[in-house]
Amino acid sequence: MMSSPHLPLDTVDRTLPLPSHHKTLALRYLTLRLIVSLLVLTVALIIPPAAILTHLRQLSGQILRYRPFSFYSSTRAASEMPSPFASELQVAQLAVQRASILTKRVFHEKAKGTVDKNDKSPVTIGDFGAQALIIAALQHNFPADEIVAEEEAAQLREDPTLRNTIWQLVKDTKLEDASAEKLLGGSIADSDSMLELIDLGNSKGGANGRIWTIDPIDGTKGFLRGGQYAVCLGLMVDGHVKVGVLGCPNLPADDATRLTADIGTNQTDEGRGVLFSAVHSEGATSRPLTAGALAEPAKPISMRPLHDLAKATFCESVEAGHSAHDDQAAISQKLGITEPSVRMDSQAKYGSIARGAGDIYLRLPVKATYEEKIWDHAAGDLIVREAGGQVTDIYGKRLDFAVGRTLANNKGVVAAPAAVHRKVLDVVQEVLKITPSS
Ligand SMILES: Nc1ncnc2c1ncn2[C@@H]1O[C@H](COP(=O)(O)O)[C@@H](OP(=O)(O)O)[C@H]1O
Repeated sequence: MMSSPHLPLDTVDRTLPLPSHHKTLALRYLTLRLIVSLLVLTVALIIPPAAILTHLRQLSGQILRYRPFSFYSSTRAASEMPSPFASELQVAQLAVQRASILTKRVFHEKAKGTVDKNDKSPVTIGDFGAQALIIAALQHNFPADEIVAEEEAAQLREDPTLRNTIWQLVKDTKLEDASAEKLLGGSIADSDSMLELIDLGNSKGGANGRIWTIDPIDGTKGFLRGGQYAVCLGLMVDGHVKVGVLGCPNLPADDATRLTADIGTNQTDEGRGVLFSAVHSEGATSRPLTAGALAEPAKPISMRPLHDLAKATFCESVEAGHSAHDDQAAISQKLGITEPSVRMDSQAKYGSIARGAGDIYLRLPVKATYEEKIWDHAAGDLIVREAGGQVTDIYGKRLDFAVGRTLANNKGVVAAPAAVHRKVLDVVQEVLKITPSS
């Protein structure tokens, strides 16, 4: 009987002898299968199945995370799934890095040695310049996203001299790494485009969609005196902060440096500059804010475990008009803290407690009507929470970034390691005479 390709398999006569070259092929095939089976058995005996799975996950993660940039360095362990915000984090870090370079130039060229501390023009130049550079990077990479930023360009449209001064700085400020600069979209086309970019920061904020929030120079007084200030950028998705980046050019680069009063007043840049970052559910990191964009690897940071509240270092604003120093001193005393508070400007306070250089940050309201701005807190709130801290207002409510440009639903800020936050909050409420119903 002839076998036919159209016949069902079980109708083929298997008793027919095979041609000799078919026999050789069959033999080779069986030998190969035997070798493969032996190999699989050996591998299975030596390496436990879980390890094989982990290896496969690592391999797929590495392939998915591959970026053709030499400076790219993720802080997530290779065994984890790829971050859903990897490119947002990378762009945010580079944008803050580039804007920080501009602010440092402004300080050295326009502010250092300023005799009249009431002359706010260096702040204005730095604020507008840094905002333009950050928005240019966001607009290039995420053109559909909204932006809530502190500044608007109306003042520059009326002042051509100021506008030109800022434009000269903006067009000349670049990252050293050409591929990183390219990722951010390179230079802004002209000064008109710069003004348009600045005005893109006019979103009303809210609970829907992707909204970036920018404070180009937080801590303007600190910036002017060569002390602490921060370049701040956060991404909110549906009202929740997902990515936070803080460039702190005047903080010591070394995470282990304990806080002392406003470290770094008018010193050189040597050994200073930190870039703090956090992604929701992925932890917080720091790396030196060096000129080589993201050249240094990011290190995970965490708050210091506090076994004895009396040994805590607590920090607060330098400005008595921004937080109630007297109430904060009373709370510190009730907690048994003997060391004086560390006063520093800007969200550098959030970064400092997140890396364990300090422990508690209190910002108790001075004016009942003041509403904190979301750009003054978004990045810092996430960085502290991702480093093992808790951040609430004086009523114990999480900061609510979903209600517009201000934290209209909150009053004040209480940030502390999660394990002791409740105890700190109890004392805050005792001193402020807040009852659970108030
Ligand atoms: N009455 C007030 N209470 C709380 N914060 C205030 C305030 N008046 C201004 N601020 C904010 O405090 C920020 C500085 O915070 P800090 O005191 O921690 O350094 C300022 O940001 P800018 O410096 O960007 O203007 C400003 O937005």
